Amino acid sequence: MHPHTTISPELREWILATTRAGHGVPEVLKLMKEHGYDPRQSRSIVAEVLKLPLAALLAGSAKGAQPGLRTKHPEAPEVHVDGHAIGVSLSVDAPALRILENVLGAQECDELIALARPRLQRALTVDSEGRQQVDRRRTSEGMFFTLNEVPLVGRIEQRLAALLGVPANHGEGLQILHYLPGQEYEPHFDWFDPEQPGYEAITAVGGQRIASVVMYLNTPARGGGTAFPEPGLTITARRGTAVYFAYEGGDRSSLHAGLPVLEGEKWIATKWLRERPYKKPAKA
Ligand SMILES: O=C(O)CCC(=O)C(=O)O
Ligand SMILES: [Fe+2]
Repeated sequence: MHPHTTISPELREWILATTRAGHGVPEVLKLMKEHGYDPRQSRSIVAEVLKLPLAALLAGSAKGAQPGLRTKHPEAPEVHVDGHAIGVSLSVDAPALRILENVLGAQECDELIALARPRLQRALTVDSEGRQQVDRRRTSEGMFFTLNEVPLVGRIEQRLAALLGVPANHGEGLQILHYLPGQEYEPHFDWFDPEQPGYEAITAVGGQRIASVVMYLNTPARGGGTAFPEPGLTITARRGTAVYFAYEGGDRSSLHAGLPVLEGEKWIATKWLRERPYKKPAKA
């Protein structure tokens, strides 16, 4: 049990507004310290307001690491970037999540599918040692584009950078996944676990992941939504729509799953963002 702290409405609103504006938890804690708050008390307050486990805040403050960038959450009702009016049709605080409408045009979705189709392979995940591995939790097929590999990919990367206020070079290469009936992606976190032995290696370049954007390239006939069990939310996969969610390492509210496709197929493009510029390590 930790002691109950009373948090003033002004402080609560300031913490929410500061993180919405793209400042990370380490920065919020630093500002609070400068204003005379006791660091331990600040951590409990921030954890409570953002509904994060205390452990998530401790992970971020370890080893005097330089605070990295954080994404700015797109604000309702809509954001204009790159000639697109991107609608924000749902906002959730824990996890920090937005449903984004019209992120991609129909033709862009079709082009991404056509470019990816001949390059599909059984999808891989990063294991605890930082190696790419076939993962039985993810039964789909996938491929990665390199950063700015073709003009269409570069344009989408620039659009997301403008939308989220984080430069495109913080992104991992765009990943395309293809699911057939029965295929799914079981519940998981996108952040890397600081407790795992491979954490240092995985985050040596680019640091921790800070946010994910899952863009739906088609509308599966049935099933294939993205579920967030903590808020009890299922996003419908619809062509051109995306779900954006942001997290700190250790944020358990960001648990999510690609639900099984029941009929038809499902295509998505996923962009993971890092707190620092990311370059794919050279192959050994
Ligand atoms: O397929 C989905 O809906 C979710 C995909 C996902 O979680 C990911 O690519 O990290
Ligand atoms: Fe994921």
